[in-house]
Amino acid sequence: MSYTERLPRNRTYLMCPPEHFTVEYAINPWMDTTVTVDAGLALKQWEQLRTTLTGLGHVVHVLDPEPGLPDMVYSANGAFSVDGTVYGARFKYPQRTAEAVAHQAFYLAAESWKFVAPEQVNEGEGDFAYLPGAYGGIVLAGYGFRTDPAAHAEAQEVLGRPVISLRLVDPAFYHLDTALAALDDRHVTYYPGAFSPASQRVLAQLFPDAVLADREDAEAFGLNLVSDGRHVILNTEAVAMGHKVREAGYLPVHVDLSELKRGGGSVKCAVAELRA
Ligand SMILES: CN(C)C(=N)NCCC[C@H](N)C(=O)O
Repeated sequence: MSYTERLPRNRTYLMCPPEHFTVEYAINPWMDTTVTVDAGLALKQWEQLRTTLTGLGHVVHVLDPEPGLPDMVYSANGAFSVDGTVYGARFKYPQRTAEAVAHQAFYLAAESWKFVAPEQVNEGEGDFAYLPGAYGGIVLAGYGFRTDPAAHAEAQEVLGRPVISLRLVDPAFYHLDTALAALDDRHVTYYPGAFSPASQRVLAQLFPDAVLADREDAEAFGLNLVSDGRHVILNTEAVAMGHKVREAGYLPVHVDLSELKRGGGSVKCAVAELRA
């Protein structure tokens, strides 16, 4: 299938500008506190990502950044929404705890959302992905480094969708969204080596037609992508991954997010999808 036959679906996203972005603590293997981040460049690259999404016709809401929360730019970690219900985040590391409060305030201010505060540790869309067209609507959920597996059961109760637990085994791919992405409502791409052998079997059973990525793709943050069903927005460095998604019939759109990679994230981490 060519990308011209694929129908994009208009999306609504939430992003947070990296106005206070630094790497001043290290909570994942990509963070190196001895390297200085170019804050100006980070902001420019973020703006480029935002205009790429709006240029494709999507709506982007902006969350106010807060001083002292350098990771707030990774807005995908702040919550997980499905059909108007929001399962709030509860961060594993204290450095990020307050971000959940800012996200909660955003949803409560809009009033139309049903916000549910979590009891279990979970990092929002970092570890949860929703596929509305697969098996009537399923949630894929990662655990092993950040999100507690107990949060998977909690999310299932809150959202009323089957949640498939997948165990992540490689610290370089500490969130589900570094190792797996939805290409559209029912197709995924993933790097098998990031998952336990049993979870690899689960993925192969559920998604026999998945686009398989390799370690190099994952290290280039090529799986940390955002797709509207036709356009696949991914990091510039992820050249080979761009070819793979094109071969699968999607249109790759590369955006340079070199500075955000220093904090351990890329396109997907910086973009939360709001599913009303
Ligand atoms: C899965 N990724 C890559 C994300 N969704 N978020 C990035 C979070 C980065 C932050 N320094 C942290 O380690 O929490």
